[in-house]
Amino acid sequence: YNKNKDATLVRWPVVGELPSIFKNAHRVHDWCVELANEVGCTIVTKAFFFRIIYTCDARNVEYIYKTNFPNFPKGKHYNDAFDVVAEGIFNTESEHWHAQRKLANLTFMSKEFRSLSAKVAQQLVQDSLFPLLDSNAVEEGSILDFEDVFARFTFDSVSTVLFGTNPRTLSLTSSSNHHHPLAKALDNVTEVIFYRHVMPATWWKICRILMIGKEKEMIESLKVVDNHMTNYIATKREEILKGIVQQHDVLGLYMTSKELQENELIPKGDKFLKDTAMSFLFAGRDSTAATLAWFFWLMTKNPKAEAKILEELKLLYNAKLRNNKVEHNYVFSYDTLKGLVYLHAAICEALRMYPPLPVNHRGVDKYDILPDGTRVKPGMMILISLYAMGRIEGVWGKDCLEYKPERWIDGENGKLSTIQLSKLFSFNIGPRNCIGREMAFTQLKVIIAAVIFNFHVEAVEGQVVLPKPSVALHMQNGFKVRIKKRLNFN
Ligand code: HEM
Repeated sequence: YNKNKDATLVRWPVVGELPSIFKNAHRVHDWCVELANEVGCTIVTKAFFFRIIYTCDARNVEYIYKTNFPNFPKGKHYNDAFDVVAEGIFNTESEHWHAQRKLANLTFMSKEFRSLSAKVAQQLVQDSLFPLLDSNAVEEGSILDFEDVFARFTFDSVSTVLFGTNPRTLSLTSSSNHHHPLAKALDNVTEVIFYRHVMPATWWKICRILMIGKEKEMIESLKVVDNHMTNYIATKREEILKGIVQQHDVLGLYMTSKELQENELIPKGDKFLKDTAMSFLFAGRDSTAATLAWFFWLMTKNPKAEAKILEELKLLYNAKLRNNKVEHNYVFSYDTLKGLVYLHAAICEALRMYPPLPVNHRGVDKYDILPDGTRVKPGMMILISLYAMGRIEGVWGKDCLEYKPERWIDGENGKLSTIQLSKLFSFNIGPRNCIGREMAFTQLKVIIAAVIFNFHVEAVEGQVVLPKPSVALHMQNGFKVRIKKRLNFN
């Protein structure tokens, strides 16, 4: 046992590492980095009879996600905590997951869906984000919480892409829209899911039976979510019957899918559609919003990187688009942004330092040995810190805590470095990687380019911006900014 009580990790008889875990719970992600740099990349923790493996060793992670993927399902702990989307893609395994993944791939990779996701981002920037930023830029002393702005933006964009309906929570006119009942209910559900991860399973399950505490909130929030999903599905069904579906949103594509009708492994009925829609809302909203908030925070800390992005955008604007004629509030289309190297590198660098889903879970099916020699057995829980993986000195170098988009660019040919790109784990790797990656990059590039080209974002001085312990990497106190309009590219 480590007798030094100030050590990064202290092992006690019987309770094992539990006291250290409680002591560091409020700063769990940075503690994972310290563990990796000071104790080791893989730690087997032992409390009572329960064992958890914590790892951020890339060799282990590759083995778990790719090489021996079938042996590492999500696991019972995860399946229980996410029982609210029991039939959705997040919570299925083996051949049932395969069938759903195929259906999701057909949808997300379709040309229609990709063009919809780009169109929706561009439209929302023009109709909702620009008016909000403009009004803040002219109002002296006005302060915006950028984290909240992006949470609202991505709720609107993901809802439009999923259901074909824009809830307009980013609208300037109605402040009550900021607290859309579905957005609020989803926030509550995510919070309870996080709570389920940190409380002993027997405790929260008893609370669920007794309908008390956080579990009571969960039941109430789920009713709100269910009502919204029922309405979205009913409306879509009517549109399909009347033949008036105008765009290729996910719900419409699923409800008219031949694959869904013919594949026996995919559940039929509204419960599946609801769980699927809720999983996609969870997956798409918070992750993209968190990336944007951290990205702009990094921009305020790294003006040189911001200047380089602006330079790249100016070149694009002048060379291909407008020949020096500056247009008011210009939105770049995704097609024109696709090839920009520095913009892509800047986003990868933000995702490395602030992966929006910082921790991942896996269970163990059969006895196995991980590449670093760690033995695992059935029923164990493996926790993978994607946050620590992006900050290990041995992998990223001594400057690993610095924001440097240049590290993603090959110094010889000026292109994105494939070696570096293979080290980005923020979307996971292997067969169960993020299906919304392309959609996320599309939205990120359109929004970032539009904001940087037309506005300058300043962080309100004196605020402390830190990650919050939660399922998605939110900020503890939001991110307060002042907006300035750029005039003539200055
Ligand atoms: C910056 C944005 C995003 C990041 C960093 C991200 C990251 C991830 C990660 C780490 C996983 C693996 C989770 C696990 O295995 O436990 C995942 C899975 C998934 N993501 Fe994303 N995601 C992002 C955006 C999106 C968007 C916009 C969508 C679509 C609306 C989406 C849909 C999904 C789905 C459906 C899965 C489950 C895939 C499966 O289990 O086969 N994601 N994402």
